Parts: sequence; C-alpha cells; structure tokens
Amino acid sequence: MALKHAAENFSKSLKEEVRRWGSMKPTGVSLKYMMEFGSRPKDKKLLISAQFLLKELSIRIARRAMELENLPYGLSLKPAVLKVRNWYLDSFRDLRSCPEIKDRDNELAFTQMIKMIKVRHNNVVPAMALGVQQLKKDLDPNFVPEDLQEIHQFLDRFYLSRIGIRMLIGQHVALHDPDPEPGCIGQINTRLSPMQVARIASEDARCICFREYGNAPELNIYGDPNFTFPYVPSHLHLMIFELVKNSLRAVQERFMSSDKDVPPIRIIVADGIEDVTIKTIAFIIPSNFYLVSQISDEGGGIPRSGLPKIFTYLYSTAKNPLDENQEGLSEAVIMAGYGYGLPISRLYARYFGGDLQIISMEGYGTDAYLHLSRLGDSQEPLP
Ligand SMILES: Nc1ncnc2c1ncn2[C@@H]1O[C@H](COP(=O)(O)OP(=O)(O)OP(=O)(O)O)[C@@H](O)[C@H]1O
Repeated sequence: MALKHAAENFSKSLKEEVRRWGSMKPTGVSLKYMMEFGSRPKDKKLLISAQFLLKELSIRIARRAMELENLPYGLSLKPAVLKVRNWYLDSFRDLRSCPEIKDRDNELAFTQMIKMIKVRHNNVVPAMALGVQQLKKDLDPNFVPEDLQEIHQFLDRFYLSRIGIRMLIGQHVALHDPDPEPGCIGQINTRLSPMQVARIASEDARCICFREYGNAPELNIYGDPNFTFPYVPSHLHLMIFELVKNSLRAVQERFMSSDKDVPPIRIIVADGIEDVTIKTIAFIIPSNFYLVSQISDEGGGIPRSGLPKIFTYLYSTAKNPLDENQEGLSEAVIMAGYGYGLPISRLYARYFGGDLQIISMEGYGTDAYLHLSRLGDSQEPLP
C-alpha cells in the first residue's frame, strides 16, 4: 500500500515536472551556429555544450511527452504510442536526475547518458508508425486519410523535433572525436560534396533495387564535382537515398516487363542561377543562397488523386510491411511500403531551412526538387 502510494506520488510529481519543463521555450540552433561553436577550444566548448543540453533536452523532451498524452482519436492510448511516451518519460527522468555539470567528469558522465537516450529512442519512428497503423485499423473504413490531418500535423511536429534532439545529441557526442576528418566539425562536414553524396546514396538505393527486382535502372548525375557546402552528410544521404529509391521503383515497375530501353534516372545538382526552376524559386528566396538538387525519372508519375497524399504518413502504393511485422519496421531496408520516405525527407530538408517539392506528370514521370540552404544560417524550426 505504502509502495503504491509512493509510486502514485512519484508519477504525480513527475507529471508536474514534465509540465513545468514542457512550458518553457526551447532555443533554436542553426547549422552556422553549430559550426562556429564547434570551432572553439575543446574543453570549454564541451562543458558549455553539456550545460546547455541538460536544460534544452529536458525542455524538448518534456514538450513531446506532454503532446504524446493528448493525441486525437485515442492515438495516445495505442500500445505502441504508450511505449514511445514511456521512452520520453524515462529520458526526461534521466535528465532531471543528472547532477549539475561542473567539471570534465560530470561532462563525460552526461555524454554517456545522452548517448543512451539516443539509443533508447532509435525505434520511435517505427513504433509511432505502428501506433498510427493500429489506429487506422480501428477507425471507420470510410474515414479518408485527409481526415487524419491532425495526426499528420502532429507527426510532422513530432518527427521534426526528433531530428532536432538527435542532431543536438549527435553533435555533442561527435565533438568528442579526438581525430575528426579534415573539414568536419562534429557531424557537420564544412566541405561536403553533394555530387559525392548523391553518388553513394544512389548506389545504396540501387543495391536495394537489385535485391528486390534482380535489376536496377541506370542513373546519371550532373553537376560540378568540385562544389562543396556545409551540411550533415547523413541527412543529405538519407534524403537522396529516399528520392532515388522512389524513382528506381517507379521506373523498374514501369519497364520491368517491356522490351523498351529503360530510361535512366537523372540527378542534377545545381549551385548556380542557370536553372529555370531556381529562377522560379528566386522569386521567393535569393537563389544564390540555395543549392537545388533535382531527381527526375520516367517512371510513369503519380496519379493526380494520389498527389495530395504523398506527404502524408503511411500513404504508400506498395504493400505495407507493417501488416506482416507487428513489432514495427524490420531491420532490413526495403524498397517501399511504409509511406514515410517523402514526409521524413521533407522534414530533414526543412530542418536546416530547405524544402522538398514533387512535381509529377502522370503517364510520364516525376521530378523531385530538393532545396538546401547553402549558408546554414536559417533558424531551427521549433515545434
Ligand atoms: N518517383 C516516383 N514515381 C512514382 N510514384 C512515386 C514516386 N515517388 C513517390 N511516389 C509515390 O508516393 C508514395 C509515397 O512515397 P514515400 O517515399 O513516402 O513512401 P514509400 O516509398 O511508399 O515507402 P517508404 O516509406 O518505404 O519509402 C509511393 O508509394 C508512390 O506511390
């Protein structure tokens, strides 16, 4: 009885703590700021960074834990979502029980702890996908995906915040690297070649295509191989990989059983103002601040009825692997089926001030435009 009482009191006080921290305002960090900060002398920067993160992560994680409790249509009560909420509460508890960071030893212990937090949250995306899948199954089948607008908006906020939290943790951990690659500040490569990333990401996507279909369309990449800009390589890789995977699948499916020559997919990396599309974009934002990467295929395009849904979660024209694997996403990377590739890639682009647009011609093909800020000075979006 006494134990039960203690547990209730504890969860009540934890809830109050979560509410208190969750009502504080998070602080945005730009890519440029992270680069400047990361160039400072090591010992000082690690201590300051850890002190900042102890507070900042508590705020960000508390905000998400609060939101996870109040989701529409009963999503908060789905077992997979409850599991995710518990991860957030556990991480919040870990952070709040961390002693004040005053010296190098405290800093090292803190770094170990946030590394663990990052691992704990590894499966948040598949777990949430499973939760939404469970919800969809319970809902009236006449419920069209547009009606889940609120859920999509929540997931956009939630995943965007997750990208930010993981970037902050990853950057702090990476700043400990005793022997960083030349030009790298933590996770940021100040001289990243988009052509090179495009080549690697495309080859990775082609490998998956080979595994799935026994074949893969060709891919041509155009652009200046010497052009570099500051960016996080893993983010750029993820976006290009997802876009190329979509193009490969579309082209492969379209030409699989035809005798026609398979048209190659094209990636154009443009850092100038020549491209017509960049000129259009320049209307809104000065083009020389932006890097545009275009991925074009002749995979038949996207039907007009499907177009409004491509950036919603769980919209996919492939068989849903979650139907077979109720534990969440399987370890193996698959060609398609979760419906997460496009919305998640757009969030990664937006996180550092960029964007992703898809233009499709049904019956012909699809163009994906990935716009990335070249200066990295846009403010972090804070949901
Ligand atoms: N280049 C393309 N050509 C034709 N259809 C496309 C293209 N890109 C996306 N689509 C359509 O948009 C849907 C959603 O794409 P998205 O990348 O979000 O998910 P997915 O590829 O189905 O699954 P995954 O989450 O595993 O990537 C696809 O299932 C497909 O129907």
